Amino acid sequence: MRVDIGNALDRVATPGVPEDALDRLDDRVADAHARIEEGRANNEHGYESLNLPHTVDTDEIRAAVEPFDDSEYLLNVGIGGSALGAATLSAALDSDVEAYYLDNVDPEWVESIIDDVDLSKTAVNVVSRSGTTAETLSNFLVVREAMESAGVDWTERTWVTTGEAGNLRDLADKHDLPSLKVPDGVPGRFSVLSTVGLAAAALQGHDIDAIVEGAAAAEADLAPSLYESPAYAYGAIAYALDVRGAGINAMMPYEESLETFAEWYAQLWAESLGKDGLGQTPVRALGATDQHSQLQLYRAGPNDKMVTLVRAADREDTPIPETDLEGLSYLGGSSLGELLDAEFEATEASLAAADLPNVRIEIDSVDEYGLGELLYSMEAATVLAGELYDVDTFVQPAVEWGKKAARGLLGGGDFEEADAVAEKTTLTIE
Ligand SMILES: O=P(O)(O)OC[C@H]1O[C@H](O)[C@H](O)[C@@H](O)[C@@H]1O
Repeated sequence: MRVDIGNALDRVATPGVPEDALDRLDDRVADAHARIEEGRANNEHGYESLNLPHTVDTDEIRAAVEPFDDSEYLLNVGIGGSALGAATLSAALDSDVEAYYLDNVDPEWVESIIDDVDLSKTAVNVVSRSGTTAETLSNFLVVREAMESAGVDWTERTWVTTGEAGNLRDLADKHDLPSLKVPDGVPGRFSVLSTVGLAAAALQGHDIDAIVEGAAAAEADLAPSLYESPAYAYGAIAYALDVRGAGINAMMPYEESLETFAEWYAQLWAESLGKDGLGQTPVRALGATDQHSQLQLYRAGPNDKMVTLVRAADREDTPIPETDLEGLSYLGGSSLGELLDAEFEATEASLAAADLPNVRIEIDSVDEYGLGELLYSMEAATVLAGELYDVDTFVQPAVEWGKKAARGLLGGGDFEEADAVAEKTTLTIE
């Protein structure tokens, strides 16, 4: 993986980072790297995620999904970190097994997905690290009932991915369901390279060893200097731009297959770094599509943003047929891939010409290896940024408040947070 931070320097962009400031920041990167290595060596909560290329057992994962290898569909019932990593891999890689991610409880949408699949040919992966998430458990109950109504033995078509204890672990024990364990020290948003992300990929026939190899290559690139480690270069430059005013980071892959990657990244970056009044807001965008919508704001709106452009160096291509339409003749003989690359470079240049910071991330190709490298690198970048911000990267206390309020409203206990709902200030205009 390559990261080009040239367009984030202050001689190109405002906000931008002076080279001497980057050198000073590099001393802090060395300290942060030492802290990260210590956390990894001691298997500390969260830091342990960066050890997954060595600790994940891909044979165990393949064995767990093997009983479901007749499946034509996968229903992954999980939310947040229990969905987005696996969904990123599913979206990026082709498979004959069609995967659906039930990561919301919008009733019409859930019902439409259940209607779309043949439940007798569907494998259900119920994923919840905590085993208590209301959305996931509710969706599972709905899926289970749909299977029963369709005369499908749900216990034959379901496996569970969860922690050591909790409602879901109890359910797995009670019905003797196959189960995979979420490693204790791995928070959901850092779990794509564990059982959580890789089981769905294995069921879909992807080479999960190659994903792990790509991650291991990125791990081998971690070094005590941002100039030697692409992952740290990204984490450090995003941090340095944020503290200079680029409080928004638009993640803009130029690969349709990486659109979900931007969603995964958004959770990783937002939940890990958004605390103590700090953090940079991730925004999801897609090239070239969003050049024709959001780019106007990125280039001509307030200069409070950085744009991260992601692409693969190699991809399968489609030629653009010759045309006798005069105004379009320049396109004939070219290809869609060449057009996409031209758009990528044009956008990069157009942002730089407007003094706006942007960073280029490039992988060789969107395949198992490239994805492993990209996902691991972004996790390492996030952990590094957490050290630089000096926040507790691996917790998400702010999310809990709303969960308690919702639970209180549903009669799931006495939570003072639920009272705030009744006390809402209204000023309704009809
Ligand atoms: O895997 P689970 O325990 O069900 O959690 C699913 C998700 O929900 C929570 O609200 C957290 O904020 C996320 O970090 C987590 O990934």
